[in-house]
Amino acid sequence: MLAIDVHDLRKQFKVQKNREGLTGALKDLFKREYNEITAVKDISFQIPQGEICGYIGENGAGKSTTIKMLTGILVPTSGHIKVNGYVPFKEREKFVKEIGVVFGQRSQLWWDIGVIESFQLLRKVYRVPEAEFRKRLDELVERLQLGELLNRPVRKLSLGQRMRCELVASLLHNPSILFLDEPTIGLDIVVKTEIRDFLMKINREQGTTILLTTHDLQDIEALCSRVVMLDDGRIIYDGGLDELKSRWSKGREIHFQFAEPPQLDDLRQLTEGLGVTWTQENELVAAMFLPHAVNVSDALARVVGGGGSIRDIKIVETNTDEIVREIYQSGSASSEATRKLGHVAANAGTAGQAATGGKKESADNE
Ligand SMILES: Nc1ncnc2c1ncn2[C@@H]1O[C@H](COP(=O)(O)OP(=O)(O)OP(=O)(O)O)[C@@H](O)[C@H]1O
Repeated sequence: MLAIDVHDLRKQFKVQKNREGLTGALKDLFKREYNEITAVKDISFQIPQGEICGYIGENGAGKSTTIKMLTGILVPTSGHIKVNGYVPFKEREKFVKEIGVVFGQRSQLWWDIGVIESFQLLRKVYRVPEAEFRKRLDELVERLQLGELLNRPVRKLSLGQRMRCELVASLLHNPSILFLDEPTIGLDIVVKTEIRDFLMKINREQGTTILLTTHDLQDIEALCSRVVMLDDGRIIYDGGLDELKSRWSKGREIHFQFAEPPQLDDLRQLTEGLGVTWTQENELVAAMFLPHAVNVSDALARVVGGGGSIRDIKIVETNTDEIVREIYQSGSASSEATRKLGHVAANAGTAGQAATGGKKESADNE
C-alpha cells in the first residue's frame, strides 16, 4: 500500500471581495461578491512507504494547503487522496492514529502546563496504552535529550527545546507517516542537525514515511532522496535532488573576508583556468562563484595558498527559493515542467491501479 496517493487534487478557496468606499461597503452588506482562488491545481503524486520526500516551492505555492488536505484539516474541492489507505477528511478518528504532524510555526502543546502533562493529554487523545506510552516516551526523551525539560511549561522553553518536544508529541502514538511543515525554521545549526539526525534515525529504524515542507535546502539535502516542487498550485518537478540541483542551481558561492582590501585581478590570477568568477562584495569581502563542475577544495586551496591574509571564509548555500526562482528566470521552466509533468503523469498512471475505484470524492470548501 502506498503511504500517500494523490490524484488530480484541487483546492479552491472563496474569498470575499471588498468593494471600495462607503457605497461599496453598503453594497457588500446586501450582496457579497466573491473571488475564487485555486491554491492547488489538480496535482497527482504517489509516495511509497518509508520514503522521505521534500515538498518545496515559493511562498503561496500551495504547500500548506496540500498538507492540510493530506492531514484531513481541509476538504478537497475535487480529486482523490488516500493516506495509508484512508481518505483523510472522512475517516478522521482512525486516520489520525496513523499520522504525526508538526507545524513549525504552530504548537500542538499546551502553553502553560508542563511538557509531560501535554504528552499525557495527547496519550489520552490517541488512546495509547500507559505501558506502551512510557516505553516510547523514555526512548524519545533519551534520544532528544529532553529529560530535564519535561516538567517545565512550554512557554518557558527555547524554540529549539520546544521543537524537540513537538517532535516527541507527534510521535508518541507511533504513527507511520510524519508530516513536517518547516520543522527547523528559526533554529540554530546545532539543533537543526540534531533534528535531522533524529529524523534520519526514525526513518531508518522504523520505516517512518516523512513528507517535509521546508525553505531550507540543507534540510532537503540531509534528508530527502526525492523532491516534489510546486509552483502556483502545480507540480513542476518530481524527482531526485541531485538532478534538480545540477540542472537548476548554477553553482556555489564562497565569500572570503580579507584583512586588507583584496585585488580582484590577483584573485583571478590565482584561480586561473578553474572556470570560477570573482566579484567584490564590499571593501574587504570578495565572492568567488564556482560552477558545479569545479572542485571546491582545489579552488579553496589556491586562494588560501595565495598569501593574502584571510579573516573568514563563508560558503553561501543556495536555498530552495533561489532554485525555484532560477527555474523561472532561466525561462526553461515550461519545457522542463512539461517533461516532468509527463513523467509525473506516467507515474500516476501506474499508481492509479492501486488507487480506489472511480467515484470522485468532492466536497465544498470548509
Ligand atoms: N483559508 C484560505 N482562504 C483563502 N485563501 C487561502 C487560504 N489558505 C491559503 N490560501 C491561498 O492559497 C494560496 C496557497 O497558500 P499556501 O498557504 O498553501 O502556500 P504555501 O506554499 O504553504 O506558502 P508558504 O510557504 O508561505 O507557507 C495562497 O495564495 C494563499 O493566499
